[in-house]
Amino acid sequence: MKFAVLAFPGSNCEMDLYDAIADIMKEEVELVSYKETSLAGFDAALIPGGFSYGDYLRSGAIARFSPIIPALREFAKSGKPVLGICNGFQILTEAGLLPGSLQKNVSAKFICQTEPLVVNNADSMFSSEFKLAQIINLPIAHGDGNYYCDQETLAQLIANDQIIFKYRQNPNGSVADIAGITNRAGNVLGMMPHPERAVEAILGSDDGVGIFQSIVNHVKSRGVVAHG
Ligand SMILES: NC(=O)CC[C@H](N)C(=O)O
Repeated sequence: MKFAVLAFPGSNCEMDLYDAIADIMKEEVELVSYKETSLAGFDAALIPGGFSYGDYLRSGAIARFSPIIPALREFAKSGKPVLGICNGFQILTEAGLLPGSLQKNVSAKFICQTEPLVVNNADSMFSSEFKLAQIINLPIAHGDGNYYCDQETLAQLIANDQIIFKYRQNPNGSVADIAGITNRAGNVLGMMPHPERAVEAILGSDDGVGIFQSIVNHVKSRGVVAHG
């Protein structure tokens, strides 16, 4: 299968993601510039962390106007997996592909540390490698990681089992301890923690592999594998 890793001006985690897919997952992967207008030939799209457009206006608010975004919308609509990590999550909310928004951490400080997460839904195409309520350890590194949505949206997220990961000790003030959510269809996941920084024991955790492996299993089980 073939992954796309999108890169925007100011992305800084695209090579970590690329290496995680190429070196650890041993799957095909290609960097795709924000200037491109097609995602044809890809089975899954990954949006990396960083500071797209310097986080000006709001994190992700300018990146959403990039040429690649209409193609990403079509890709998401087709049901293929889309994973936005950190700034990628922020871009997905700004683009309206996920509900809610990411606000300043309640501490108003940038937080960079490993956090224990609770797997809140182990049936998604991003978390099927885990067990329900399993604790996994992933690093966070953000200033704007405080997930907010209104009560009605939160009720829908809960009712539709769209909350995939929760913080065990909420580090940033996120509503309902939310660390990662999907869209209603379940094929777009946004998460603030960085699985690509936790893919080998020497990094302190390899729990991130489970997320990428879940995507690979999902795509391969459907027999939808792009080539070339
Ligand atoms: N690691 C990142 O992607 C940083 C995310 C974001 N720009 C923030 O500081 O909130």
